[in-house]
Amino acid sequence: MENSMELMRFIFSSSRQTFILAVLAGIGSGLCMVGLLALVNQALHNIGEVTVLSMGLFTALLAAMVFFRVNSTVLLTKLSQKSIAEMRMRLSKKILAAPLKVTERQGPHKLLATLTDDVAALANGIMRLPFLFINLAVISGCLVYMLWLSWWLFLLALFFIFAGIMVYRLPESRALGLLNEARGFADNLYQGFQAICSGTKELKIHRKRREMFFNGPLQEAAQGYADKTISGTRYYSFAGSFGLLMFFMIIGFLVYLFPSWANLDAATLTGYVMVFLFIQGPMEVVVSAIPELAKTSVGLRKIQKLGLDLNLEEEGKLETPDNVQLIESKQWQTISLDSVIHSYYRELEDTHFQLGPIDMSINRGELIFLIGGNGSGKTTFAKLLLGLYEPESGNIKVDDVIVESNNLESYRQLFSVVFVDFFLFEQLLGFEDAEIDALAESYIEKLQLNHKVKVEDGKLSTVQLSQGQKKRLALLTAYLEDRDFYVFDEWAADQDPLFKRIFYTQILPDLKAKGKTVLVISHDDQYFDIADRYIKMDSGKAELSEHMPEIFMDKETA
Ligand SMILES: Nc1ncnc2c1ncn2[C@@H]1O[C@H](COP(=O)(O)OP(=O)(O)OP(=O)(O)O)[C@@H](O)[C@H]1O
Repeated sequence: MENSMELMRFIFSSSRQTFILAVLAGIGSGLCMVGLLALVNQALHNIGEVTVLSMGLFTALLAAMVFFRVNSTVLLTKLSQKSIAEMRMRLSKKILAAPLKVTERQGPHKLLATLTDDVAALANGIMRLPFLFINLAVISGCLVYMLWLSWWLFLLALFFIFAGIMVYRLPESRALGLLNEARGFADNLYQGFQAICSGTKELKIHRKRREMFFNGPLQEAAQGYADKTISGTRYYSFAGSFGLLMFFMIIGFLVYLFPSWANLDAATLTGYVMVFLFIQGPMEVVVSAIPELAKTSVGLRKIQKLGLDLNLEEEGKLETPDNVQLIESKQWQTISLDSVIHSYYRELEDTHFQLGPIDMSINRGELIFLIGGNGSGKTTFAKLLLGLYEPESGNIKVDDVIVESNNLESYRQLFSVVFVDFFLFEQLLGFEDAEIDALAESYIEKLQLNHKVKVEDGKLSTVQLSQGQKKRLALLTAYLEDRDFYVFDEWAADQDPLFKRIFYTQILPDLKAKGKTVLVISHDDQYFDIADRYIKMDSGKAELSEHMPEIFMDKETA
């Protein structure tokens, strides 16, 4: 019950008026249906005495029932679809608004499982609600009719129905637990799917690896999901069938035993039998909706566990206009880090990596190389500098302004970055310039891709390119952004020697000549001499120097 309450609160918040109207229409249709039942029962007992009035009433109720039913369904479907669409948008925004550290810790497979499985479960539950309401209205109407026929029989029937519901609830909690366990397998399943998509080549080339992959965690997750869902549904179906059994038991009592015990008139008896036969359909809809609603609540809880509470309006926090003012000025001279620390901790592996404490200042217009061994903390440093990770302690300052949550968004707008694991959007997003096509084409020529890629209406003609070519397109986006500060994370690693040379001897000096500040993470020591300064990273400790680190000088002179 509390599951459906949560769900209803969610829909209710989307549009109160429509919701009330739709529920009223549902109740209207239920009442009409019961009126029709009463008329039929009356007609059955007065065969040959049918009046024009009762026929007119029958037709009017029929028309009203269709009218209410159609309107209730349409209104509730509109409402539920609107809340599903809103929820999808809201969740996507929440994921982007959450701290990078949080989303990285969850991993893409968990986010994907939520965006697909949990959202689908929620959507399914929401879509069932209209029918649930209409059928609940029919059941309520039937109860009213039974009360009108005979109050003591009604109390008896009510007792049986409540007893049925209580018995039904016993296996329900077990079933919900099983569905929860099933959902637990979905994360592993999506991890497997992700491996299939990203590791297609590696799996195709090695039969044994592929077999072990399929027979291992993927099979386990797929089977586990199926087994738990089957067991959970079995409990529900057992409970549901028990409910049906109760109905037929009541009908059996009414038909075989009651007439001899109690002095029941025929109209009341047939009225009850008709209602009990009729009510089964709506009851089944309501009962079968319960496991779906349970899955919905499992989904809701999963979404909330990810820290993505759907009722919080946090996603707007980063977009308030006040924030965009603070560090907008292009007049900054220095970005400094004061005792900045960031650490990773992986509970499962019990490993710990700490970057910092870092104290350093980067001046506007400098070309700085960030160098160091694999895993020394270069990318982590870049994410901190870019404001993608918030420092655990210490702070980042732009001149005298401390970067905090209320100006973080505007701070990030100072930077353009190409990461090692960059993502290339086909559409050149975020540009309002009408001349963007021509500008992009000119840069494409500079990047020697004009024979491969065209730009039309701000869209790249293709992104099906080699890794090195794709990286050049990522650089194109950075060029177009025309920000103050450029960060390149091993950008040249996939470039041919000729273009690598162009990058270090033309592109980087060009950016510097334009007054841009550039941080280059690089292992290409033959070009280190073009830098103004160097940050050497070693096991999370950073050292800023005007001189090339000795290890590379030795190599050059050797
Ligand atoms: N998302 C993460 N969660 C936990 N630990 C991480 C995460 N990203 C990096 N690390 C750890 O932090 C350390 C620094 O990683 P980082 O990516 O900053 O190194 P890097 O100097 O850029 O290395 P490379 O030259 O190989 O790119 C590594 O030991 C790594 O295992």
